[in-house]
Amino acid sequence: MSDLVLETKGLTKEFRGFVAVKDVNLKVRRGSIHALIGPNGAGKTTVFNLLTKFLQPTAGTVRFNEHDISQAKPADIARMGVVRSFQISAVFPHLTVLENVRVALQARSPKVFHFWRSIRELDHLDAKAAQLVEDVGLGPFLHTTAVELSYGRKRALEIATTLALDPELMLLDEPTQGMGHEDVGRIIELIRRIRKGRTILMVEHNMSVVSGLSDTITVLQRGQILAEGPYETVSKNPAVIEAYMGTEHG
Ligand SMILES: Nc1ncnc2c1ncn2[C@@H]1O[C@H](COP(=O)(O)OP(=O)(O)OP(=O)(O)O)[C@@H](O)[C@H]1O
Repeated sequence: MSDLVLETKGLTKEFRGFVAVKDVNLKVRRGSIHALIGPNGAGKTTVFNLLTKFLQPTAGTVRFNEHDISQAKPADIARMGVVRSFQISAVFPHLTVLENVRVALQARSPKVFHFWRSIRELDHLDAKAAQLVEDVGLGPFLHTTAVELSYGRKRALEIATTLALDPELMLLDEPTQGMGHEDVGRIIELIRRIRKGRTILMVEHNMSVVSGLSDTITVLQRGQILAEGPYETVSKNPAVIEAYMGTEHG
């Protein structure tokens, strides 16, 4: 199997003449934590949307495990193992933590339609669901309804429901956005725990999160790759420093 789990070539997206993403050649190594960073408007979200097929590229290709997924539909690629955290972040507020994860696990099972099934029939999923809840550090909140969780713990629950789909490549969209210091620490720990056996690609603004977790960082600026490499090199790159100067993330 190739060392690369995801590779884009010449990925380009134009919005009525405005080039938001231009000729991006991204290589994501299997098993790595890869961060996509850049100033506001650099094109990070657009790249994520292109990878998860919410947007179709104007030009270029996306390959996942050497399969061309450029023309695939969002549901197809989710089934192939590329899952974005917010895609299923519809956490049901009045279900408990355990019930939320169980519903996500149920959605993964091959039988297509089960909403009419009785809750009791889903009990066999409890053990697996409880394990996932434990994995994201929500063990003590198993029977707490989602609405009662702190913001950071809600994000952890979201991640548990994403993990229920057993993604090979997990795309995390600003996993620590809007979080206080304590929750940020918990999410860093959580990402470390769940990386085992999978690849993580994340958009993240918090540089302590990026530096603490990432094996590789790709810096985007005006839709193009400005720099790439480990934090130590990228953070010393004069072009990167300049790109961040005077921005709120500087
Ligand atoms: N649907 C759209 N139509 C027109 N322009 C768009 C569209 N989506 C994004 N853009 C433009 O493309 C550029 C890149 O936007 P994008 O949201 O990908 O940046 P970003 O790096 O994610 O920024 P941020 O850090 O602020 O979220 C921006 O100039 C934005 O205005």
